[in-house]
Amino acid sequence: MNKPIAYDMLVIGSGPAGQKAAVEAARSGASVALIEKTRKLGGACVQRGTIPSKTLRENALRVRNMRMNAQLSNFKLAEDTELATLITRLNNVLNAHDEYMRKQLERTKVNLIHGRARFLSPQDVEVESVRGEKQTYSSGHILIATGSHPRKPPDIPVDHEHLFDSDSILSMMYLPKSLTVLGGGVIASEYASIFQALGVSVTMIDKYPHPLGFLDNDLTQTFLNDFTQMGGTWKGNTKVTRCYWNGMDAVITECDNGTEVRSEKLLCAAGRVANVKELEIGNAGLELNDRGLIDVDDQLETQVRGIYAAGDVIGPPSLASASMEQGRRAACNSLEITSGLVHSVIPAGIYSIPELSSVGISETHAREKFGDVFVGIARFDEIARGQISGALNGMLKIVCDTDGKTILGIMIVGEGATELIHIGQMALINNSPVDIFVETVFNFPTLAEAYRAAALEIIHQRKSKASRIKAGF
Ligand SMILES: Cc1cc2nc3c(=O)[nH]c(=O)nc-3n(C[C@H](O)[C@H](O)[C@H](O)COP(=O)(O)OP(=O)(O)OC[C@H]3O[C@@H](n4cnc5c(N)ncnc54)[C@H](O)[C@@H]3O)c2cc1C
Ligand SMILES: NC(=O)c1ccc[n+]([C@@H]2O[C@H](COP(=O)([O-])OP(=O)(O)OC[C@H]3O[C@@H](n4cnc5c(N)ncnc54)[C@H](O)[C@@H]3O)[C@@H](O)[C@H]2O)c1
Repeated sequence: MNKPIAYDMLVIGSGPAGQKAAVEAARSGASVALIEKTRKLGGACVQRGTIPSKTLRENALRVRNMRMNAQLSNFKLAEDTELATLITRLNNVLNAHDEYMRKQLERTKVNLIHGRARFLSPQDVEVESVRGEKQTYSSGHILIATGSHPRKPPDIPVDHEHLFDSDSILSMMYLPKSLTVLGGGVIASEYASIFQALGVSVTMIDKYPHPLGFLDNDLTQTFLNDFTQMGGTWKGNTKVTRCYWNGMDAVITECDNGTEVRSEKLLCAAGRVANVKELEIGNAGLELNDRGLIDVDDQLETQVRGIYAAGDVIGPPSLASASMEQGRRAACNSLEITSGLVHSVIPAGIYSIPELSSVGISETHAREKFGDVFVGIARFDEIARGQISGALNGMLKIVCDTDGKTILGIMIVGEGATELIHIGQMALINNSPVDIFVETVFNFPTLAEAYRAAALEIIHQRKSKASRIKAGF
């Protein structure tokens, strides 16, 4: 082992978790090294996930809106549209992000080390550069923030030419005429609806009956209705038995019910796996749990003292938003910096078309847990802004406890859902009664008015329940 270079803190991985951790630690005056194996910073979030997919989505929305405005234009994307033309702004977005992150690291004096990290011991990490040079770094405070990569089911021969995963899907040269999407999770639903909105004929296949099974039924149903209305096909309760490129013109997907789907390309979105193999965590005395993830306690410390983990390597919710906060908190906990209170109420935002978002618990879950809960629904077509913008199929649902006051959850489907949800999140966090949405004046016309409409419905239900009880019914 070469002579180790010591730091107060070592952070492995420059995704949302690692980046925020390194900056937070350095701001407290600690000497920090951030180790990243790829040339670009930002991890899956910036390079292959969140930002690229949302950039394509913006153009898909434009295309869809132009098609919907048939009276104004008879819009159709040209055949063989190059995918690159639909994400022209992506390079600008990525370069701007990369520059911002590099400047922030420079400003906070975080030492950026490019190379692949592996543990030699609980305090020593060896980094191998692309040129094969090796250097050891040591610290009593180490954060593992190495993220995750797409799971490759053994029977799905992803070749990145005909069969893609979420890391490679945007490297397709042309927009295909048809696409099979394996999976009904978040990545599958986002990409399936984005490509369908762009005019690609998409078939989604999953063993579960509905996509996005963790969401409220009304949200899932609206997603499915919109997807099929755009021309997409959903094949639920279906297992894939074989999948291959036929060597000529199609990817063939054979299903357990005897059906076969032919498509020009295929996207496999069958979950993600933690990036831990290269780390050789056994040398640090760490082992993976049975889901292949690193276990942490409520301080984000692993079973080995001084080694923390944050982001996708520790598992759900596996979101960029949560990873950033976990990274910051892990750095603070490790260096014994007071980090303040952070609320555990985390919203989910799914950037499918239509957009879906929820915070708290779903109606089904609330009914199972609390029984006769109150539910208020406001449809965007009943709201002035919904009529004006044409966002007619949106909906906002508030679920309240059996007292008709305590908010348990909020679910929104429709454009702006991922922004609108934060109003409800604030009310939920502050334990505000549902009445706050009626007692507060919002801008008009806005979709936020849906909060008021849904809350009014609950207040009416509450009053009629009280009258029924008073009358002895
Ligand atoms: C298609 C897609 C869309 C998504 N959309 C959203 C969204 O809209 N909203 C949202 O909140 N989340 C979204 N996510 C999830 C989000 O991207 C992840 O939760 C987040 O990136 C996890 O952050 P992380 O810091 O844990 O890891 P990552 O972002 O995966 O970063 C880990 C970094 O560690 C580096 N690394 C790995 N091993 C080593 C090693 N041995 N040595 C050195 N470096 C190493 C990697 O190169 C990488 O840069 C999306 C994900 C995908 C795939
Ligand atoms: N907007 C967002 O917040 C956002 C966007 C994208 C991804 N993410 C994160 O990324 C993570 C991974 O997402 P994901 O969608 O890949 O995983 P997932 O685990 O959510 O969904 C995987 C789906 O694939 C199905 N599946 C597995 N093997 C299959 C097979 N052989 N054939 C057909 N279907 C199969 C499963 O039944 C499951 O429904 C999620 O945890 C999510 O939090 C978040």
